[in-house]
Formats: sequence, structure tokens, C-alpha cells
Amino acid sequence: MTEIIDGNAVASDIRDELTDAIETLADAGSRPGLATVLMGDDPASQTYVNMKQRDCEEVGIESHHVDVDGDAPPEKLFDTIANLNENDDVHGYIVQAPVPDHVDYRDVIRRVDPIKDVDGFHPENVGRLVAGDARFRPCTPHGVQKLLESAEIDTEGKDVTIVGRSDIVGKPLANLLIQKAEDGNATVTVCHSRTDDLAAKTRSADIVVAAAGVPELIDGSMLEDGTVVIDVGVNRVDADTDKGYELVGDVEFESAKAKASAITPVPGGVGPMTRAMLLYNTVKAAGLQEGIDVDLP
Ligand SMILES: Nc1nc(=O)c2c([nH]1)NC[C@@H]1CN(c3ccc(C(=O)N[C@@H](CCC(=O)O)C(=O)O)cc3)C=[N+]21
Repeated sequence: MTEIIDGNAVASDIRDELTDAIETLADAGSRPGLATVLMGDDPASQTYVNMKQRDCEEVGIESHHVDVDGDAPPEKLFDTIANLNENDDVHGYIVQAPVPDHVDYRDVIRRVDPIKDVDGFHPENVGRLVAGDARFRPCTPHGVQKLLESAEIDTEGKDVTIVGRSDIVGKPLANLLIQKAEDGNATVTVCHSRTDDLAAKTRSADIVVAAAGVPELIDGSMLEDGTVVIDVGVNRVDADTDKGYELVGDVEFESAKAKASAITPVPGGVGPMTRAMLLYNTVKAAGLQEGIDVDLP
């Protein structure tokens, strides 16, 4: 039987455990605060921002939100960032990607105070992660590690094929999984759109992580029996539903499930974990900034 790894359940457990850490902070007179910044009106981004606000309420994190007009000059966004850097009630914040085309996301990230960079995207935090001294693990890669751990899937000595080389998933996850650590020690292959013979790379893997942003790129014919399949894709494709779209992963679920020993669904797999690990980083940020030791899950 193929195990369906339930991201909603694992994320919920993590939120429960974070509640204890948030109580420790409260006893010391501090309440963690998370802000989201959204420039423009991308509908998917608005959905995520709303979900993050609900998550915060559930665990007792104060949530803040700033909207920036999509047509505003980049300086408008930079001013928002400067204000958040100064705001002691905000321990962490994220600038939702993508930003409009006239803004360079790299210029944005560099302005975020690294101690408040709960996405883990600032060059200082990227450098620390690569050096094996991570402060904030990027939320999606960290969520993938926690999902594997929850399903008792050991990465030590395993061949992991990551499909996708993004700065927010593929690259940091590859770095985390090769580290000399209990949740690392894997042999990692990173594939991308220019990879020759992708199927050969996925077939030779013990664990496949699909993070290319291409709907149903990976199907069962590209997998050997017994593979663990982690689907990071959250693609909105037009469909005849109430919302006018449906969410589709980077994995063709049914054919992959027939081969996999364990697989994550979309929705309900990695997505909720990304949000849970954002709360985790916010609690960690609050502990660091307030000088309070917190126990993290
Ligand atoms: N600065 C920044 N940080 C991010 O972490 C970031 C970002 N920008 N831009 C966009 C991507 C995407 N992302 C998701 C988070 C949660 C779900 C999620 O919770 N998905 C649910 C369902 C969502 C739905 O119903 O639409 C699920 O898969 O079950 C998905 C995608 C964070 N991102």
C-alpha cells in the first residue's frame, strides 16, 4: 500500500507544538509578530496571505499586513521594508513573490533585516545555510524535511533527485539534504529544464522531489517501484470549478501513486507545511530578538 503523507496533519502537529513556545514568550512578556507584504494584486498571493493570517490567529502570533500598489515605484516598497525593519512589534516578515516586473526581487531581499528574514532568502541567511549554520531554513525545504521525518523516511545514504533549481526550493533543499546532519546525509541530484534524460534521473532515485512549477511533469512511467515522491508544485490550472481553477501538482498523482511507496498530495501536502514552517521561523525570530530561549519542534 502506498502511504499518502498528510501535510495538513503534520502541519497541525507543528502548530500545536509551536503554541508551547509562544506561551514561553508570552510568560516573558512578548508576543511574536509576523507581517506579510503584498505588492500588486496577484490572486494566488492574496489567497496565501489570507491563509497565513488565519494560521497566525490560530497559534497566537500577531499578524500584520501591508499592501503596496502594483504600479508604485520600487522606492514605495523599500520604504515599507525600512519601516518593518524598525518596527519592534514585527519579529519577522515576508515580501510575497512574485513582485511586479519593474521591481527586482533581489533588491527587495537585500533590504530585509536578516534577523527578520523569516523566508530565509537574504544573502546572509543563504550563506549561513550553505555553510551549515542556518538561522532560518527556507519554509518549503524545511517543510519537506519535516514531512520526510514524520513519515519516518530516513535520508541518510539515499539518492534524492530534486527536479527544479529555484532559489526558494531546489537550491536550498539540495544544500540541506547534503549536510552532515540527521536530516541530511543524502546524495543529491538537482535536475532542471536543460537536464538530458530527466526520467533516468528520477528512475534512479530513492526519493523524488518535484519542484519545477510544471503541472504533472513527473508521472509513474518515470519512477521505479517503491520511490518516495514529494510534490512541491502548486499550479493553478483553469478548470470548471467554483473558483474557476484547480490546484495541480508537478506530479501526475494517480500514475505516480501506483509506483510510489509514499507520496504527498496536492493540495494537502507540502503547501500547509510551508505555512507551518513560516510560523516556526517567526517564533524563532521572536526568541532571537527578545533574547528568550524557546523550544522549537
Ligand atoms: N516570499 C514568499 N514566500 C513564500 O513562501 C511564497 C511566496 N513568496 N510566493 C508564493 C509561494 C507559494 N507558497 C505557498 C504557500 C502555501 C501554500 C498552501 O498552503 N497550499 C495549500 C492550498 C492552497 C490553496 O487552496 O490555494 C495546499 O497545498 O494544500 C501554497 C503555496 C508560498 N510562497
